[in-house]
Amino acid sequence: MRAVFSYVKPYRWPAIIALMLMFVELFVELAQPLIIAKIIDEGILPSDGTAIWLWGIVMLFLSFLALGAGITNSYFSSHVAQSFGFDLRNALFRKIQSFTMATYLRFPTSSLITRLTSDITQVQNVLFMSLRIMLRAPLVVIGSIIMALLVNAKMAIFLLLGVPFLLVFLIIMVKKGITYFSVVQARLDRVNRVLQESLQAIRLVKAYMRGQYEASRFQKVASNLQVDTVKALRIMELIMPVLLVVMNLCLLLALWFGSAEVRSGNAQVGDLVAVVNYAMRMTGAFSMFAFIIIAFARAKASAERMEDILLIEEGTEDRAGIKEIEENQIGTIAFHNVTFRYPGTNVDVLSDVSFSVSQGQKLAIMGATGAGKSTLLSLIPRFYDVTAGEVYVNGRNVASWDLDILRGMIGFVPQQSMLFTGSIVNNVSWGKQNAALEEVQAAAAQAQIHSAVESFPDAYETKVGQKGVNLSGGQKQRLSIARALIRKSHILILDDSTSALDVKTEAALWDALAEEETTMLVVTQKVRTARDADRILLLDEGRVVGFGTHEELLSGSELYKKIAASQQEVE
Ligand SMILES: Nc1ncnc2c1ncn2[C@@H]1O[C@H](COP(=O)(O)OP(=O)(O)OP(=O)(O)O)[C@@H](O)[C@H]1O
Repeated sequence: MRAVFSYVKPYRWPAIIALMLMFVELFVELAQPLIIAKIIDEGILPSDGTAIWLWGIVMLFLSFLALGAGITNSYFSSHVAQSFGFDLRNALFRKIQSFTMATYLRFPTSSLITRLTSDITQVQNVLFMSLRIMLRAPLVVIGSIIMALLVNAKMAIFLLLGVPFLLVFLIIMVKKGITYFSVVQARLDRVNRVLQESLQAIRLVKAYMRGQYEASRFQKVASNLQVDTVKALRIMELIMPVLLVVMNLCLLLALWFGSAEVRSGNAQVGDLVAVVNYAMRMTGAFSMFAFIIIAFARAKASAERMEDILLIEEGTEDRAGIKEIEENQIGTIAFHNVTFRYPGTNVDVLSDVSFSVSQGQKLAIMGATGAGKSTLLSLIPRFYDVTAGEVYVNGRNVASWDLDILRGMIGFVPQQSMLFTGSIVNNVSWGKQNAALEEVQAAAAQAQIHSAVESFPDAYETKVGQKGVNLSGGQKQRLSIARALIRKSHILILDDSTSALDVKTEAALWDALAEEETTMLVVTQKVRTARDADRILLLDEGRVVGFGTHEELLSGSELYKKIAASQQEVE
Protein backbone atom coordinates (compact mmCIF):
# COMPACT_ATOMS: atom_id res chain seq x y z
CA MET A 1 0.00 0.00 0.00
CA ARG A 2 2.90 2.33 0.77
CA ALA A 3 4.05 2.74 -2.84
CA VAL A 4 0.51 3.56 -3.95
CA PHE A 5 -0.27 5.93 -1.10
CA SER A 6 3.04 7.79 -1.51
CA TYR A 7 1.14 9.58 -4.29
CA VAL A 8 -0.96 11.31 -1.64
CA LYS A 9 2.13 13.11 -0.34
CA PRO A 10 1.96 16.14 -2.66
CA TYR A 11 -1.60 16.73 -1.43
CA ARG A 12 -0.88 16.34 2.27
CA TRP A 13 -1.96 19.90 3.13
CA PRO A 14 -5.42 19.69 1.55
CA ALA A 15 -5.66 16.23 3.14
CA ILE A 16 -4.76 17.63 6.57
CA ILE A 17 -7.31 20.45 6.13
CA ALA A 18 -9.95 17.87 5.18
CA LEU A 19 -9.10 15.82 8.27
CA MET A 20 -9.31 18.89 10.51
CA LEU A 21 -12.70 19.76 9.09
CA MET A 22 -13.74 16.21 9.71
CA PHE A 23 -12.78 16.72 13.38
CA VAL A 24 -15.12 19.72 13.49
CA GLU A 25 -17.96 17.50 12.25
CA LEU A 26 -16.96 14.88 14.77
CA PHE A 27 -16.96 17.42 17.59
CA VAL A 28 -20.48 18.53 16.69
CA GLU A 29 -21.66 14.95 16.41
CA LEU A 30 -20.34 14.11 19.85
CA ALA A 31 -21.59 17.33 21.44
CA GLN A 32 -25.16 16.92 20.21
CA PRO A 33 -26.30 14.20 22.68
CA LEU A 34 -24.89 16.33 25.51
CA ILE A 35 -26.95 19.29 24.37
CA ILE A 36 -30.05 17.12 24.07
CA ALA A 37 -29.41 15.98 27.66
CA LYS A 38 -29.09 19.62 28.73
CA ILE A 39 -32.36 20.54 26.98
CA ILE A 40 -34.13 17.69 28.78
CA ASP A 41 -32.56 18.16 32.23
CA GLU A 42 -32.34 21.96 32.33
CA GLY A 43 -35.16 22.93 29.98
CA ILE A 44 -37.96 20.37 29.59
CA LEU A 45 -38.01 18.76 33.08
CA PRO A 46 -37.85 22.04 35.08
CA SER A 47 -40.05 23.74 32.34
CA ASP A 48 -37.43 26.44 31.75
CA GLY A 49 -38.18 27.98 28.29
CA THR A 50 -35.07 30.20 28.28
CA ALA A 51 -32.76 27.19 28.73
CA ILE A 52 -34.54 25.38 25.87
CA TRP A 53 -34.05 28.43 23.64
CA LEU A 54 -30.46 28.91 24.68
CA TRP A 55 -29.43 25.30 24.12
CA GLY A 56 -31.55 25.21 20.96
CA ILE A 57 -29.57 28.12 19.51
CA VAL A 58 -26.27 26.45 20.49
CA MET A 59 -27.42 23.29 18.73
CA LEU A 60 -28.49 25.21 15.63
CA PHE A 61 -25.15 27.02 15.49
CA LEU A 62 -23.23 23.77 15.82
CA SER A 63 -25.35 22.17 13.09
CA PHE A 64 -24.50 24.99 10.68
CA LEU A 65 -20.86 24.73 11.67
CA ALA A 66 -20.93 21.00 10.88
CA LEU A 67 -22.70 21.67 7.57
CA GLY A 68 -20.03 24.20 6.50
CA ALA A 69 -17.24 21.89 7.63
CA GLY A 70 -18.83 18.98 5.77
CA ILE A 71 -19.14 20.89 2.48
CA THR A 72 -15.56 22.21 2.68
CA ASN A 73 -14.29 18.78 3.67
CA SER A 74 -15.98 17.28 0.57
CA TYR A 75 -14.29 19.88 -1.59
CA PHE A 76 -10.81 19.11 -0.25
CA SER A 77 -11.37 15.36 -0.08
CA SER A 78 -12.43 15.14 -3.70
CA HIS A 79 -9.55 17.38 -4.75
CA VAL A 80 -7.06 15.09 -2.97
CA ALA A 81 -8.65 11.85 -4.23
CA GLN A 82 -8.95 13.01 -7.85
CA SER A 83 -5.46 14.52 -7.99
CA PHE A 84 -4.00 11.40 -6.38
CA GLY A 85 -5.79 9.22 -8.97
CA PHE A 86 -4.58 11.42 -11.81
CA ASP A 87 -0.95 11.27 -10.67
CA LEU A 88 -1.05 7.56 -9.94
CA ARG A 89 -2.61 6.78 -13.32
CA ASN A 90 0.08 8.77 -15.11
CA ALA A 91 2.83 7.18 -13.05
CA LEU A 92 1.52 3.71 -13.85
CA PHE A 93 1.27 4.55 -17.53
CA ARG A 94 4.84 5.86 -17.57
CA LYS A 95 6.05 2.80 -15.71
CA ILE A 96 4.42 0.52 -18.27
CA GLN A 97 6.05 2.53 -21.06
CA SER A 98 9.42 1.90 -19.43
CA PHE A 99 8.94 -1.90 -19.39
CA THR A 100 11.10 -4.08 -21.56
CA MET A 101 9.07 -6.11 -24.05
CA ALA A 102 9.66 -9.18 -21.87
CA THR A 103 8.12 -7.51 -18.81
CA TYR A 104 5.32 -6.05 -20.89
CA LEU A 105 4.37 -9.50 -22.16
CA ARG A 106 4.07 -10.74 -18.56
CA PHE A 107 0.86 -8.72 -18.13
CA PRO A 108 -2.09 -9.22 -20.47
CA THR A 109 -3.15 -5.89 -21.99
CA SER A 110 -6.63 -6.28 -20.49
CA SER A 111 -5.14 -6.63 -17.03
CA LEU A 112 -3.10 -3.46 -17.48
CA ILE A 113 -6.24 -1.64 -18.58
CA THR A 114 -8.18 -2.87 -15.53
CA ARG A 115 -5.35 -1.77 -13.25
CA LEU A 116 -5.30 1.70 -14.75
CA THR A 117 -9.08 2.10 -14.63
CA SER A 118 -11.13 0.06 -12.17
CA ASP A 119 -8.30 -0.57 -9.68
CA ILE A 120 -7.39 3.10 -9.46
CA THR A 121 -11.05 4.03 -9.02
CA GLN A 122 -11.38 1.63 -6.08
CA VAL A 123 -8.40 3.17 -4.31
CA GLN A 124 -9.53 6.69 -5.18
CA ASN A 125 -12.95 6.02 -3.67
CA VAL A 126 -11.45 4.74 -0.46
CA LEU A 127 -9.15 7.72 -0.21
CA PHE A 128 -12.13 10.02 -0.60
CA MET A 129 -14.08 8.06 1.98
CA SER A 130 -11.08 8.07 4.34
CA LEU A 131 -10.89 11.82 4.29
CA ARG A 132 -14.63 12.17 4.48
CA ILE A 133 -15.82 9.46 6.81
CA MET A 134 -13.44 6.57 7.30
CA LEU A 135 -11.50 8.05 10.19
CA ARG A 136 -14.65 9.56 11.56
CA ALA A 137 -16.26 6.18 12.11
CA PRO A 138 -13.68 4.80 14.58
CA LEU A 139 -13.39 8.23 16.20
CA VAL A 140 -17.15 8.39 16.66
CA VAL A 141 -16.97 4.97 18.30
CA ILE A 142 -14.12 5.99 20.61
CA GLY A 143 -15.55 9.47 21.23
CA SER A 144 -19.02 8.06 21.98
CA ILE A 145 -17.57 5.60 24.49
CA ILE A 146 -15.58 8.36 26.24
CA MET A 147 -18.52 10.77 26.30
CA ALA A 148 -20.91 8.09 27.50
CA LEU A 149 -18.41 7.14 30.24
CA LEU A 150 -18.23 10.80 31.25
CA VAL A 151 -22.02 11.12 31.35
CA ASN A 152 -22.58 7.94 33.32
CA ALA A 153 -19.76 5.42 33.60
CA LYS A 154 -21.90 2.64 35.08
CA MET A 155 -24.38 2.71 32.20
CA ALA A 156 -21.72 3.24 29.54
CA ILE A 157 -19.70 0.21 30.59
CA PHE A 158 -22.36 -1.98 28.95
CA LEU A 159 -21.63 -0.36 25.60
CA LEU A 160 -18.00 -1.43 25.87
CA LEU A 161 -18.85 -5.11 26.18
CA GLY A 162 -19.31 -5.75 22.46
CA VAL A 163 -16.37 -3.69 21.19
CA PRO A 164 -13.50 -6.24 21.50
CA PHE A 165 -15.61 -8.90 19.81
CA LEU A 166 -16.53 -6.53 16.98
CA LEU A 167 -12.93 -5.44 16.43
CA VAL A 168 -11.68 -9.03 16.07
CA PHE A 169 -14.63 -9.81 13.82
CA LEU A 170 -13.91 -6.81 11.57
CA ILE A 171 -10.19 -7.64 11.24
CA ILE A 172 -11.07 -11.19 10.13
CA MET A 173 -13.57 -9.82 7.62
CA VAL A 174 -11.05 -7.39 6.11
CA LYS A 175 -8.57 -10.21 5.59
CA LYS A 176 -11.22 -12.36 3.95
CA GLY A 177 -12.37 -9.42 1.84
CA ILE A 178 -8.89 -8.77 0.44
CA THR A 179 -8.60 -12.39 -0.70
CA TYR A 180 -12.04 -12.42 -2.27
CA PHE A 181 -11.74 -9.06 -3.99
CA SER A 182 -8.34 -9.97 -5.51
CA VAL A 183 -10.21 -12.78 -7.24
CA VAL A 184 -12.96 -10.35 -8.32
CA GLN A 185 -10.44 -7.96 -9.92
CA ALA A 186 -8.75 -10.87 -11.71
CA ARG A 187 -12.18 -11.90 -13.00
CA LEU A 188 -12.68 -8.36 -14.25
CA ASP A 189 -9.38 -8.72 -16.14
CA ARG A 190 -10.82 -11.77 -17.90
CA VAL A 191 -14.02 -9.94 -18.81
CA ASN A 192 -11.99 -7.09 -20.27
CA ARG A 193 -9.77 -9.49 -22.16
CA VAL A 194 -12.64 -11.33 -23.85
CA LEU A 195 -14.37 -8.03 -24.59
CA GLN A 196 -11.22 -6.60 -26.12
CA GLU A 197 -10.54 -9.69 -28.25
CA SER A 198 -14.10 -9.97 -29.52
CA LEU A 199 -14.35 -6.30 -30.41
CA GLN A 200 -10.98 -6.27 -32.12
CA ALA A 201 -11.90 -9.31 -34.16
CA ILE A 202 -15.42 -8.13 -34.96
CA ARG A 203 -15.01 -8.71 -38.72
CA LEU A 204 -13.72 -12.20 -38.11
CA VAL A 205 -16.58 -12.91 -35.71
CA LYS A 206 -19.11 -11.82 -38.33
CA ALA A 207 -17.38 -13.64 -41.18
CA TYR A 208 -17.26 -16.90 -39.24
CA MET A 209 -20.72 -16.32 -37.75
CA ARG A 210 -19.23 -16.80 -34.31
CA GLY A 211 -21.42 -14.16 -32.67
CA GLN A 212 -23.25 -16.76 -30.59
CA TYR A 213 -20.02 -18.44 -29.61
CA GLU A 214 -18.42 -15.14 -28.59
CA ALA A 215 -21.57 -14.17 -26.70
CA SER A 216 -21.42 -17.41 -24.73
CA ARG A 217 -17.67 -16.95 -24.12
CA PHE A 218 -18.43 -13.49 -22.78
CA GLN A 219 -21.35 -14.75 -20.76
CA LYS A 220 -19.10 -17.34 -19.13
CA VAL A 221 -16.47 -14.84 -17.95
CA ALA A 222 -19.14 -12.32 -16.98
CA SER A 223 -20.92 -14.98 -14.97
CA ASN A 224 -17.64 -15.91 -13.22
CA LEU A 225 -17.28 -12.25 -12.33
CA GLN A 226 -20.85 -12.13 -11.07
CA VAL A 227 -20.52 -15.32 -9.00
CA ASP A 228 -17.27 -14.24 -7.36
CA THR A 229 -18.49 -10.70 -6.72
CA VAL A 230 -21.65 -12.06 -5.09
CA LYS A 231 -19.50 -14.46 -3.04
CA ALA A 232 -17.30 -11.59 -1.87
CA LEU A 233 -20.23 -9.29 -1.13
CA ARG A 234 -22.14 -12.03 0.68
CA ILE A 235 -19.27 -12.51 3.08
CA MET A 236 -19.03 -8.75 3.51
CA GLU A 237 -22.75 -8.38 4.03
CA LEU A 238 -22.49 -10.56 7.11
CA ILE A 239 -20.77 -7.64 8.80
CA MET A 240 -23.82 -5.42 9.11
CA PRO A 241 -26.29 -7.82 10.82
CA VAL A 242 -23.61 -9.13 13.20
CA LEU A 243 -22.75 -5.55 14.12
CA LEU A 244 -26.36 -4.61 14.71
CA VAL A 245 -27.13 -7.66 16.85
CA VAL A 246 -24.07 -7.12 19.05
CA MET A 247 -24.60 -3.38 19.45
CA ASN A 248 -28.33 -3.72 20.08
CA LEU A 249 -27.67 -6.31 22.78
CA CYS A 250 -25.25 -3.89 24.46
CA LEU A 251 -27.84 -1.12 24.15
CA LEU A 252 -30.55 -3.30 25.70
CA LEU A 253 -28.30 -4.06 28.64
CA ALA A 254 -27.48 -0.34 29.07
CA LEU A 255 -31.21 0.52 28.92
CA TRP A 256 -32.17 -2.17 31.40
CA PHE A 257 -29.51 -1.04 33.87
CA GLY A 258 -30.00 2.68 33.13
CA SER A 259 -33.76 2.64 33.72
CA ALA A 260 -33.20 0.95 37.10
CA GLU A 261 -30.68 3.67 37.94
CA VAL A 262 -33.16 6.44 36.99
CA ARG A 263 -35.91 4.77 39.01
CA SER A 264 -33.68 4.55 42.06
CA GLY A 265 -32.68 8.21 41.62
CA ASN A 266 -28.99 7.49 40.99
CA ALA A 267 -29.12 8.92 37.46
CA GLN A 268 -31.04 11.58 35.57
CA VAL A 269 -33.34 10.93 32.58
CA GLY A 270 -31.11 13.16 30.44
CA ASP A 271 -28.13 10.93 31.27
CA LEU A 272 -30.01 7.86 30.09
CA VAL A 273 -31.12 9.63 26.88
CA ALA A 274 -27.54 10.78 26.22
CA VAL A 275 -26.08 7.30 26.77
CA VAL A 276 -28.72 5.76 24.50
CA ASN A 277 -27.97 8.46 21.93
CA TYR A 278 -24.23 7.69 22.09
CA ALA A 279 -24.99 3.99 21.72
CA MET A 280 -27.07 4.74 18.61
CA ARG A 281 -24.24 6.83 17.21
CA MET A 282 -21.78 4.02 17.90
CA THR A 283 -24.02 1.58 16.06
CA GLY A 284 -24.29 4.02 13.16
CA ALA A 285 -20.52 4.48 13.10
CA PHE A 286 -19.96 0.74 13.21
CA SER A 287 -22.35 0.25 10.28
CA MET A 288 -20.55 2.98 8.40
CA PHE A 289 -17.38 1.15 9.25
CA ALA A 290 -18.78 -2.04 7.78
CA PHE A 291 -19.53 -0.26 4.53
CA ILE A 292 -16.05 1.26 4.45
CA ILE A 293 -14.42 -2.05 5.26
CA ILE A 294 -15.94 -3.58 2.14
CA ALA A 295 -14.53 -0.71 0.07
CA PHE A 296 -11.23 -0.89 1.92
CA ALA A 297 -10.80 -4.63 1.35
CA ARG A 298 -11.51 -4.08 -2.33
CA ALA A 299 -9.12 -1.13 -2.53
CA LYS A 300 -6.37 -3.04 -0.73
CA ALA A 301 -6.63 -5.81 -3.31
CA SER A 302 -6.52 -3.19 -6.07
CA ALA A 303 -3.57 -1.36 -4.50
CA GLU A 304 -1.62 -4.61 -4.40
CA ARG A 305 -2.30 -5.13 -8.11
CA MET A 306 -0.99 -1.65 -8.85
CA GLU A 307 2.07 -2.22 -6.72
CA ASP A 308 2.86 -5.27 -8.85
CA ILE A 309 3.53 -2.71 -11.57
CA LEU A 310 4.94 0.20 -9.57
CA LEU A 311 7.51 -1.87 -7.71
CA ILE A 312 9.02 -3.61 -10.73
CA GLU A 313 12.67 -2.59 -10.75
CA GLU A 314 14.23 -5.17 -13.01
CA GLY A 315 12.53 -5.50 -16.33
CA THR A 316 12.45 -1.82 -17.13
CA GLU A 317 14.54 -0.52 -19.94
CA ASP A 318 18.11 0.49 -19.19
CA ARG A 319 18.09 3.62 -21.31
CA ALA A 320 21.44 5.26 -20.61
CA GLY A 321 24.40 4.78 -22.95
CA ILE A 322 26.48 6.28 -25.73
CA LYS A 323 24.97 9.31 -27.41
CA GLU A 324 27.63 10.27 -29.99
CA ILE A 325 27.14 8.92 -33.48
CA GLU A 326 30.30 8.38 -35.53
CA GLU A 327 29.73 9.59 -39.08
CA ASN A 328 31.76 6.87 -40.80
CA GLN A 329 29.68 4.05 -39.27
CA ILE A 330 26.23 5.46 -39.94
CA GLY A 331 23.66 2.95 -41.15
CA THR A 332 25.72 -0.19 -40.63
CA ILE A 333 24.28 -3.31 -39.03
CA ALA A 334 26.08 -6.47 -38.02
CA PHE A 335 24.97 -9.66 -36.25
CA HIS A 336 27.78 -11.71 -34.67
CA ASN A 337 26.83 -15.27 -33.74
CA VAL A 338 23.48 -14.17 -32.37
CA THR A 339 21.38 -16.70 -30.53
CA PHE A 340 18.05 -15.71 -29.07
CA ARG A 341 15.26 -17.29 -27.13
CA TYR A 342 12.23 -15.46 -25.80
CA PRO A 343 12.33 -14.87 -22.04
CA GLY A 344 10.65 -17.69 -20.17
CA THR A 345 11.00 -20.18 -23.03
CA ASN A 346 13.60 -22.86 -23.64
CA VAL A 347 13.73 -22.95 -27.44
CA ASP A 348 16.24 -20.95 -29.46
CA VAL A 349 14.32 -18.94 -32.04
CA LEU A 350 17.56 -17.69 -33.63
CA SER A 351 20.75 -19.78 -33.59
CA ASP A 352 24.22 -18.49 -34.36
CA VAL A 353 23.06 -15.82 -36.81
CA SER A 354 25.85 -13.76 -38.40
CA PHE A 355 25.66 -11.26 -41.25
CA SER A 356 26.42 -7.62 -41.89
CA VAL A 357 24.90 -4.81 -43.92
CA SER A 358 26.88 -1.77 -45.03
CA GLN A 359 25.70 1.79 -45.16
CA GLY A 360 22.92 2.39 -47.68
CA GLN A 361 22.56 -1.28 -48.60
CA LYS A 362 19.23 -3.02 -48.96
CA LEU A 363 18.91 -6.41 -47.30
CA ALA A 364 15.95 -8.63 -48.04
CA ILE A 365 15.12 -11.22 -45.40
CA MET A 366 13.26 -14.32 -46.50
CA GLY A 367 12.18 -17.53 -44.86
CA ALA A 368 9.12 -19.59 -44.03
CA THR A 369 6.66 -18.35 -41.45
CA GLY A 370 8.07 -18.80 -37.97
CA ALA A 371 11.64 -18.82 -39.32
CA GLY A 372 12.52 -15.93 -36.99
CA LYS A 373 12.42 -12.94 -39.35
CA SER A 374 10.42 -10.60 -37.10
CA THR A 375 12.40 -11.75 -34.08
CA LEU A 376 15.67 -10.89 -35.84
CA LEU A 377 14.39 -7.41 -36.68
CA SER A 378 13.22 -6.80 -33.11
CA LEU A 379 16.80 -7.20 -31.85
CA ILE A 380 17.98 -4.17 -33.84
CA PRO A 381 16.01 -1.48 -31.89
CA ARG A 382 16.74 -3.65 -28.82
CA PHE A 383 13.18 -4.65 -28.06
CA TYR A 384 14.88 -7.71 -26.56
CA ASP A 385 18.43 -8.42 -25.47
CA VAL A 386 20.22 -11.24 -27.26
CA THR A 387 20.75 -14.53 -25.42
CA ALA A 388 24.27 -14.89 -26.88
CA GLY A 389 26.36 -13.04 -29.48
CA GLU A 390 26.19 -9.35 -30.36
CA VAL A 391 24.14 -7.03 -32.50
CA TYR A 392 25.92 -3.92 -33.82
CA VAL A 393 24.23 -0.80 -35.13
CA ASN A 394 26.33 2.09 -36.42
CA GLY A 395 29.44 0.20 -35.36
CA ARG A 396 28.45 -0.21 -31.72
CA ASN A 397 26.81 -2.96 -29.72
CA VAL A 398 23.12 -2.09 -29.35
CA ALA A 399 23.42 -2.69 -25.62
CA SER A 400 25.88 0.20 -25.32
CA TRP A 401 23.74 2.80 -27.09
CA ASP A 402 21.54 5.30 -25.34
CA LEU A 403 18.17 3.73 -26.11
CA ASP A 404 16.60 6.97 -27.40
CA ILE A 405 19.55 7.60 -29.70
CA LEU A 406 19.48 4.01 -30.98
CA ARG A 407 15.75 4.03 -31.67
CA GLY A 408 15.97 7.54 -33.10
CA MET A 409 18.23 6.13 -35.82
CA ILE A 410 15.66 3.58 -36.89
CA GLY A 411 12.42 3.85 -38.84
CA PHE A 412 10.39 0.76 -37.96
CA VAL A 413 7.32 -0.48 -39.80
CA PRO A 414 5.83 -3.50 -38.02
CA GLN A 415 4.10 -6.39 -39.71
CA GLN A 416 0.67 -5.23 -38.61
CA SER A 417 0.00 -1.62 -39.53
CA MET A 418 -1.37 0.32 -36.62
CA LEU A 419 -3.03 3.70 -36.94
CA PHE A 420 -4.17 5.89 -34.09
CA THR A 421 -7.50 7.65 -33.79
CA GLY A 422 -6.97 11.12 -35.24
CA SER A 423 -6.25 12.71 -38.61
CA ILE A 424 -3.96 11.36 -41.32
CA VAL A 425 -1.54 14.20 -40.69
CA ASN A 426 -1.44 13.28 -36.98
CA ASN A 427 -0.75 9.69 -37.85
CA VAL A 428 2.15 10.41 -40.19
CA SER A 429 3.69 13.16 -38.06
CA TRP A 430 3.51 10.80 -35.08
CA GLY A 431 6.86 9.55 -36.45
CA LYS A 432 8.53 12.92 -36.00
CA GLN A 433 7.64 15.51 -33.42
CA ASN A 434 6.61 18.91 -34.80
CA ALA A 435 6.89 17.82 -38.42
CA ALA A 436 5.70 20.44 -40.93
CA LEU A 437 2.86 19.62 -43.33
CA GLU A 438 5.34 19.68 -46.23
CA GLU A 439 7.35 16.95 -44.54
CA VAL A 440 4.21 14.88 -44.02
CA GLN A 441 3.28 15.31 -47.67
CA ALA A 442 6.78 14.44 -48.87
CA ALA A 443 6.83 11.26 -46.74
CA ALA A 444 3.35 10.35 -47.97
CA ALA A 445 4.41 10.93 -51.58
CA GLN A 446 7.41 8.66 -51.09
CA ALA A 447 5.16 6.03 -49.53
CA GLN A 448 2.86 6.30 -52.60
CA ILE A 449 -0.15 7.47 -50.60
CA HIS A 450 -0.11 11.21 -51.29
CA SER A 451 -2.47 11.20 -54.28
CA ALA A 452 -4.91 8.85 -52.50
CA VAL A 453 -4.95 11.17 -49.47
CA GLU A 454 -5.44 14.21 -51.71
CA SER A 455 -8.48 12.55 -53.24
CA PHE A 456 -10.22 12.32 -49.84
CA PRO A 457 -12.60 15.26 -49.24
CA ASP A 458 -10.66 16.34 -46.14
CA ALA A 459 -7.26 15.33 -47.56
CA TYR A 460 -4.68 15.21 -44.77
CA GLU A 461 -7.27 16.21 -42.19
CA THR A 462 -9.32 13.05 -42.89
CA LYS A 463 -10.09 11.37 -39.59
CA VAL A 464 -8.81 7.85 -39.33
CA GLY A 465 -11.34 5.74 -37.44
CA GLN A 466 -10.41 3.46 -34.63
CA LYS A 467 -7.64 1.10 -35.78
CA GLY A 468 -7.83 2.70 -39.23
CA VAL A 469 -11.11 1.08 -40.20
CA ASN A 470 -12.02 3.67 -42.82
CA LEU A 471 -8.89 2.93 -44.86
CA SER A 472 -7.98 -0.08 -46.98
CA GLY A 473 -5.29 -2.50 -45.84
CA GLY A 474 -2.85 -1.19 -48.46
CA GLN A 475 -3.56 2.43 -47.53
CA LYS A 476 -2.94 1.66 -43.87
CA GLN A 477 0.35 -0.02 -44.75
CA ARG A 478 1.48 2.96 -46.80
CA LEU A 479 0.59 5.41 -44.03
CA SER A 480 2.62 3.28 -41.62
CA ILE A 481 5.52 3.44 -44.06
CA ALA A 482 5.12 7.22 -44.41
CA ARG A 483 5.26 7.48 -40.62
CA ALA A 484 8.65 5.73 -40.67
CA LEU A 485 9.94 7.68 -43.69
CA ILE A 486 9.26 11.08 -42.14
CA ARG A 487 11.93 10.30 -39.55
CA LYS A 488 14.66 10.34 -42.24
CA SER A 489 16.42 7.71 -40.19
CA HIS A 490 19.71 5.97 -40.93
CA ILE A 491 18.04 2.59 -40.96
CA LEU A 492 14.63 1.61 -42.26
CA ILE A 493 13.08 -1.67 -41.19
CA LEU A 494 10.06 -2.97 -43.07
CA ASP A 495 8.62 -6.18 -41.63
CA ASP A 496 6.58 -7.56 -44.50
CA SER A 497 4.93 -4.17 -44.63
CA THR A 498 4.04 -4.14 -48.32
CA SER A 499 2.08 -7.39 -48.45
CA ALA A 500 -1.21 -5.59 -49.17
CA LEU A 501 0.17 -3.45 -52.02
CA ASP A 502 -0.53 -4.22 -55.67
CA VAL A 503 2.45 -4.98 -57.91
CA LYS A 504 2.51 -1.53 -59.55
CA THR A 505 2.29 0.44 -56.32
CA GLU A 506 4.89 -1.74 -54.66
CA ALA A 507 7.29 -1.24 -57.58
CA ALA A 508 6.77 2.53 -57.41
CA LEU A 509 7.44 2.41 -53.67
CA TRP A 510 10.71 0.52 -54.08
CA ASP A 511 11.75 2.95 -56.84
CA ALA A 512 11.10 5.90 -54.51
CA LEU A 513 12.96 4.24 -51.65
CA ALA A 514 15.93 3.40 -53.90
CA GLU A 515 16.71 7.12 -54.08
CA GLU A 516 17.29 7.17 -50.31
CA GLU A 517 20.69 6.55 -48.77
CA THR A 518 19.05 4.74 -45.89
CA THR A 519 20.10 1.22 -45.02
CA MET A 520 17.05 -0.95 -45.50
CA LEU A 521 16.04 -4.29 -44.04
CA VAL A 522 13.00 -5.67 -45.75
CA VAL A 523 11.21 -8.85 -44.80
CA THR A 524 9.46 -10.18 -47.84
CA GLN A 525 7.92 -13.35 -49.15
CA LYS A 526 8.36 -12.22 -52.76
CA VAL A 527 11.43 -13.14 -54.79
CA ARG A 528 10.47 -10.27 -57.13
CA THR A 529 11.15 -7.82 -54.27
CA ALA A 530 14.20 -9.66 -52.95
CA ARG A 531 16.00 -9.85 -56.28
CA ASP A 532 16.53 -6.08 -56.34
CA ALA A 533 18.15 -6.08 -52.91
CA ASP A 534 21.93 -5.87 -52.50
CA ARG A 535 21.86 -9.01 -50.38
CA ILE A 536 19.30 -11.61 -49.40
CA LEU A 537 19.35 -13.34 -46.03
CA LEU A 538 17.59 -16.67 -46.06
CA LEU A 539 16.46 -17.99 -42.71
CA ASP A 540 15.23 -21.45 -41.87
CA GLU A 541 14.15 -22.38 -38.34
CA GLY A 542 16.25 -19.56 -36.90
CA ARG A 543 19.43 -20.38 -38.80
CA VAL A 544 21.02 -18.57 -41.72
CA VAL A 545 20.85 -20.96 -44.67
CA GLY A 546 21.79 -18.47 -47.37
CA PHE A 547 23.32 -15.02 -47.67
CA GLY A 548 24.16 -13.37 -50.98
CA THR A 549 22.73 -11.75 -54.07
CA HIS A 550 19.77 -13.19 -55.99
CA GLU A 551 22.10 -14.79 -58.53
CA GLU A 552 24.44 -16.18 -55.89
CA LEU A 553 21.57 -17.78 -54.01
CA LEU A 554 20.01 -19.14 -57.18
CA SER A 555 23.16 -21.05 -57.85
CA GLY A 556 24.10 -21.79 -54.23
CA SER A 557 20.89 -22.42 -52.29
CA GLU A 558 18.49 -25.23 -53.07
CA LEU A 559 15.87 -23.70 -50.78
CA TYR A 560 16.05 -20.32 -52.52
CA LYS A 561 15.90 -22.00 -55.92
CA LYS A 562 12.77 -23.83 -54.82
CA ILE A 563 11.15 -20.63 -53.57
CA ALA A 564 12.07 -18.80 -56.79
CA ALA A 565 10.76 -21.66 -58.89
CA SER A 566 7.48 -21.67 -56.97
CA GLN A 567 7.12 -17.98 -57.78
CA GLN A 568 8.27 -18.49 -61.38
CA GLU A 569 11.13 -16.09 -60.88
CA VAL A 570 13.86 -18.32 -62.34
CA GLU A 571 15.16 -16.86 -65.58
N1 LIG B 1 6.69 -13.32 -27.70
C1 LIG B 1 7.09 -14.55 -28.04
N2 LIG B 1 7.31 -15.46 -27.08
C2 LIG B 1 7.72 -16.71 -27.39
N3 LIG B 1 7.90 -17.15 -28.65
C3 LIG B 1 7.69 -16.30 -29.65
C4 LIG B 1 7.26 -14.96 -29.40
N4 LIG B 1 7.12 -14.33 -30.60
C5 LIG B 1 7.46 -15.26 -31.54
N5 LIG B 1 7.79 -16.43 -30.98
C6 LIG B 1 8.24 -17.63 -31.67
O1 LIG B 1 9.43 -17.31 -32.38
C7 LIG B 1 9.46 -17.98 -33.62
C8 LIG B 1 9.79 -16.97 -34.73
O2 LIG B 1 8.72 -16.05 -34.81
P1 LIG B 1 8.81 -14.79 -35.78
O3 LIG B 1 7.61 -13.99 -35.56
O4 LIG B 1 10.12 -14.17 -35.63
O5 LIG B 1 8.75 -15.53 -37.19
P2 LIG B 1 8.63 -14.89 -38.63
O6 LIG B 1 9.68 -15.54 -39.45
O7 LIG B 1 8.63 -13.41 -38.56
O8 LIG B 1 7.21 -15.43 -39.05
P3 LIG B 1 6.09 -14.73 -39.97
O9 LIG B 1 6.63 -14.68 -41.35
O10 LIG B 1 4.94 -15.68 -39.85
O11 LIG B 1 5.82 -13.42 -39.37
C9 LIG B 1 8.13 -18.66 -33.79
O12 LIG B 1 8.33 -20.05 -33.54
C10 LIG B 1 7.25 -18.07 -32.72
O13 LIG B 1 6.40 -19.03 -32.20
